[in-house]
Amino acid sequence: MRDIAGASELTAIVLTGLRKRFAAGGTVALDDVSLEVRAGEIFGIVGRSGAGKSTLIRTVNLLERPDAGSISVLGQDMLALDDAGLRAARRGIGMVFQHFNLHSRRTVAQNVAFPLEVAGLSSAERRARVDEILPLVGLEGKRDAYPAQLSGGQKQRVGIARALASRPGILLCDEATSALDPETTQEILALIRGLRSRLDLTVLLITHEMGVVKAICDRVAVMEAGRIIEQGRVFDVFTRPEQATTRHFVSEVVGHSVPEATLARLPEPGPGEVRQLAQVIFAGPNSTRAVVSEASRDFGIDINIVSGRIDEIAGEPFGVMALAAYGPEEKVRASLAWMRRLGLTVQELPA
Ligand SMILES: Nc1ncnc2c1ncn2[C@@H]1O[C@H](COP(=O)(O)OP(=O)(O)OP(=O)(O)O)[C@@H](O)[C@H]1O
Repeated sequence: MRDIAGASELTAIVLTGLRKRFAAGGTVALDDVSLEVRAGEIFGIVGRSGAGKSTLIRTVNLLERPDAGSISVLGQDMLALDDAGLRAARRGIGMVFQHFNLHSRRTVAQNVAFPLEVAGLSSAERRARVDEILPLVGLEGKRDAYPAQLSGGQKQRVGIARALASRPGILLCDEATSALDPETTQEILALIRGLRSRLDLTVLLITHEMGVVKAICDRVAVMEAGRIIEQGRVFDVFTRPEQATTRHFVSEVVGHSVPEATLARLPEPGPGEVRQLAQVIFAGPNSTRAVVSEASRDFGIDINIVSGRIDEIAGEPFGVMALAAYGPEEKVRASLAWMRRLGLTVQELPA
């Protein structure tokens, strides 16, 4: 597991040893999950359907109570709170949902004001708060519209405004963009990122899309079968994924497939030789080494560069290259092992 040191008094959410099973003998939804989210960061939890993401994020505001473990949010022990304390704590934790969960018979302004009404704010206070928040989500012209008159992206803007109405320090996003098209997804992610800075928010989000993580998160945890199997800075997880599941998620975004037509044009291996395709991710201190020429010289093999491009995460560049190595099998293997020792991520692809 990667280094998660550096977590300090600036930690906004601390989950420790969380366990949850929905029924005796049933699936373990959370299996000893511990996680720290630092103040001001956007932390993503990614995993396949059923991995336990929803259960986990819902423990933060106790929509789901764990069977064991502890939950601290902004220094408060959530499991020690009485009902009134929990209601107050929840006002400090906004939540955005995949399907927006808007009241269809309430206007935009009324939807946004709803949690304030529940919290007992006067109508003048509610109006002031709605006036303050709608421009932040770009909906100042829509206050009297009904949800049915809005696009998906606009509906989610209402959902975000409602989540922020009680001026929370924490924003939980439960697959907030999964019901949106790719362009609208990018707009909503940019909005969340902007609000994080403007309002000093800490954001915890769950998603099954690594693209969301790449676009917006500072750190990420990968969940599988109720456990966190890997976590770290997004750049590190993308460029040096440690677990097979993580590599799979990363490859969805970084992309490693070699087009059939390109494959068909590659030379066949000579007698006694193999052809091994591999994706190599270059990042870190060895990323500028002449790896391909060094490998072919030192191992006496031939390397064809099939494709290559430079990508970036939060302004940090990394290279992704597909190559075809030709030579005696043990030399090809040794060259790929050498690249791994240099700290490059090498994934063998089917030829
Ligand atoms: N209310 C519930 N009652 C019984 N089992 C549940 C309940 N909620 C979740 N589970 C089970 O717990 C496990 C984790 O589910 P969870 O919804 O947290 O996963 P997820 O990663 O969020 O997946 P998805 O994206 O499909 O929601 C699954 O096996 C699920 O069937």
